[in-house]
Amino acid sequence: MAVDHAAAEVDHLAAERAAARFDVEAMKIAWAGSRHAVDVADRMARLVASDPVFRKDNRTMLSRKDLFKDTLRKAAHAWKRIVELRLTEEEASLLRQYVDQPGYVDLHWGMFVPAIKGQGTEEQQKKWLPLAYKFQIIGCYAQTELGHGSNVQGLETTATFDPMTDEFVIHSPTLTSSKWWPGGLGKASTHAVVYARLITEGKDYGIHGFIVQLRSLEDHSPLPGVTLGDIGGKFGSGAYNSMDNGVLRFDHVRIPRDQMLMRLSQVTREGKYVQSDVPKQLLYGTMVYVRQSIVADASKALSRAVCIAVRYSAIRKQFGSQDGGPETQVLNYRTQQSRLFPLLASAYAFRFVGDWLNWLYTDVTQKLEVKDYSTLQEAHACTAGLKAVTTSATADAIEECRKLCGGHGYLNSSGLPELFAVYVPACTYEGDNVVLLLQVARILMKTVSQLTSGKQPVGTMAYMGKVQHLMQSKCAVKTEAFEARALRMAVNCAQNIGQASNQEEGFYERSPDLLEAAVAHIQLIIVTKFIEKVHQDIPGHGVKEQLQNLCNVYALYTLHKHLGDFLATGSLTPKQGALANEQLGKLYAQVRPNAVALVDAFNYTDHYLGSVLGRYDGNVYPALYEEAWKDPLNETVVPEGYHEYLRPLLKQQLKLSRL
Ligand SMILES: CC/C=C\C/C=C\C/C=C\CCCC(=O)SCCNC(=O)CCNC(=O)[C@H](O)C(C)(C)COP(=O)(O)OP(=O)(O)OC[C@H]1O[C@@H](n2cnc3c(N)ncnc32)[C@H](O)[C@@H]1OP(=O)(O)O
Ligand SMILES: Cc1cc2nc3c(=O)[nH]c(=O)nc-3n(C[C@H](O)[C@H](O)[C@H](O)COP(=O)(O)OP(=O)(O)OC[C@H]3O[C@@H](n4cnc5c(N)ncnc54)[C@H](O)[C@@H]3O)c2cc1C
Repeated sequence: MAVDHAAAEVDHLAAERAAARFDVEAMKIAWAGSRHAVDVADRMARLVASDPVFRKDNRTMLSRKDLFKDTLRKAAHAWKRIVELRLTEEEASLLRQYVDQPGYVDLHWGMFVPAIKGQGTEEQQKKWLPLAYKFQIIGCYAQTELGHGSNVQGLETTATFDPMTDEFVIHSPTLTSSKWWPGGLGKASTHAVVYARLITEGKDYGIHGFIVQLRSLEDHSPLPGVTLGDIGGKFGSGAYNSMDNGVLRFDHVRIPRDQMLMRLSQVTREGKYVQSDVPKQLLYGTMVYVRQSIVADASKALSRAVCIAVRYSAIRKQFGSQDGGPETQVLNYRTQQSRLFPLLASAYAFRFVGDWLNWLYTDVTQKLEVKDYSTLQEAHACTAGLKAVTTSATADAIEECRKLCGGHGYLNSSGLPELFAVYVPACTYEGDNVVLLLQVARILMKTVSQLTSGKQPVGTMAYMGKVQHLMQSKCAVKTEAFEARALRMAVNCAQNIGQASNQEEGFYERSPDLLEAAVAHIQLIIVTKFIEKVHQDIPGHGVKEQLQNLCNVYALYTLHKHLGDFLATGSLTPKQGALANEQLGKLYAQVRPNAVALVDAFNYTDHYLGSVLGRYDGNVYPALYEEAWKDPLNETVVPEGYHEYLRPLLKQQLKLSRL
């Protein structure tokens, strides 16, 4: 008798869900942060999923032009719904997230508005923010240039004050000074916050922000002296190609003096440069804000990929059939578990560290308002380091999830190729990950150098104050091993740098080791924040136990992966390393029956997931089969080009064979 495999697969997910040993609804709350957060996210996700304008299953088949137009349409429709339904800021931002198509609105809300809020005076905020809030202007963040991105102090665009007219003259003196990359600049933005070297009274005062109008508000044509366009197609089909990353050149464009963002410093009517009594690093404040939100986004992207891979691994069967019975679910293979469950644990780890980072950012912002700058360095180190570690891990994990789904993972309809292509530039934008980790390393070296002077490190560096203990002990406790590893790696680097002829040379020579020390420090933060989370009161049957398991998986997997560091620094013995690995295997067995329910707790709609492999109902094979027929190549049975290229070839071969 023929077996209906498709029906059997659907039942399989139901069986998986029934086997879970915890309350999924309660886990949804633990993941989202509160009942309210679950409800509002659920409402917005369903609103988007049920609206045909937000359809995205055909996205990878659209031409760049059609894709861009589709993005404009979706953005306009989203705005219309936000206004019609009088959505709150929280709801509107979730709605945009679930629309799930990169576009100019991301930079408008994500960077242009925050830059004005953070660097504009009250008067400037009063003038510009209402226009931005009502979309009477569209803004982008124009910092990076063709020749300089990481080195912000090396930017070349100039803003020269002209006291005769009370204006700044914005100019691109070289090809390499062309603004290059800003999202939304290419085709959509009417305005930009432009970063340029401020020159007044013949002196260069370095990089400052300016609000510059780029396009006419009447017909969208570039203003005189402004040359701009899109920089071209990017990695992958669909993916980040919906975004109009742009190029921009200025030919002596004049703007009024009051369009310099003047919260951090001012230029007077006479052209005098006046520095406010705030740290100049606040110029980088928008980047700090975005870095913390990128950490939150890492858990979203990673959890989507993991959700697809876990559900599909429960459906997919290979080998192991006994007497014609069913084959084995690939999720039951130990190798599949050891590749997949650490990624599941990382999704939870990044979610919780992201929540903590958001708290830290809010706390720093409140302190800044009362001129308390004491936690600025901590905010910079944590946002930079966590952005680097979580995005690199997530990009690698999405690719691993693709492989975990075998051949079908390579199909666009699996959702994984596009997710990877959209996600991978997060390792570069908002600070190249290596450059950011070197920032963390500099702060670590500064902290180590201050230990001898008795200055007690604070915040996430506080553990370094336990230097006497951590440098000597063998570590029995998990967190202590992570602390010892991070501290000893940092101290080793500092000692090696100390032997160089000068500090900078030493830093340069030791930079590969410094990167690893920075990663060790950041992984300690992630582990610590996960442990703090599971020590909280977490309601719901079995929820705390599941999170405890995942926390142990994250910590032990990280330890296993970096065992070399732990052994080389003497933070663990080889025997402890082997025991940790043993324990990890046991933990995977505990995660296994709960795996499908643990990804259900992310509460993603099929629309947001965008994957035939990750469907909630598990109906994978009919969906794959149906999806294939939608490809434009299948619109005709005989392909276009047959008469031109295939037929003559085949006829020629036929003639030859008759000879
Ligand atoms: C909701 C939002 C959603 C998202 C938006 C939507 C979509 C996202 C998609 C794409 C957006 C992408 C946007 C971009 O990419 S914008 C461009 C981003 N560019 C960068 O990130 C450039 C990276 N480079 C830098 O940040 C800096 O150049 C630097 C590497 C940090 C070096 O700076 P520099 O001034 O040369 O100096 P240092 O000598 O290294 O540092 C001096 C001093 O300052 C401290 N410092 C540095 N940065 C900061 C900071 N951000 N905050 C606080 N303090 C900072 C540094 O530690 C040092 O301190 P000392 O005490 O030692 O003096
Ligand atoms: C999709 C996307 C969207 C973007 N959106 C915007 C935007 O909206 N606005 C905007 O202003 N910019 C934007 N950018 C630009 C982005 O911020 C920069 O590309 C990023 O900061 C990296 O800078 P870079 O390109 O100069 O890289 P580079 O610094 O040239 O990096 C090249 C290599 O050099 C290495 N390197 C550089 N410096 C050092 C060092 N000191 N030590 C060791 N190694 C080093 C890097 O690790 C990397 O391997 C975007 C970029 C992308 C890809």
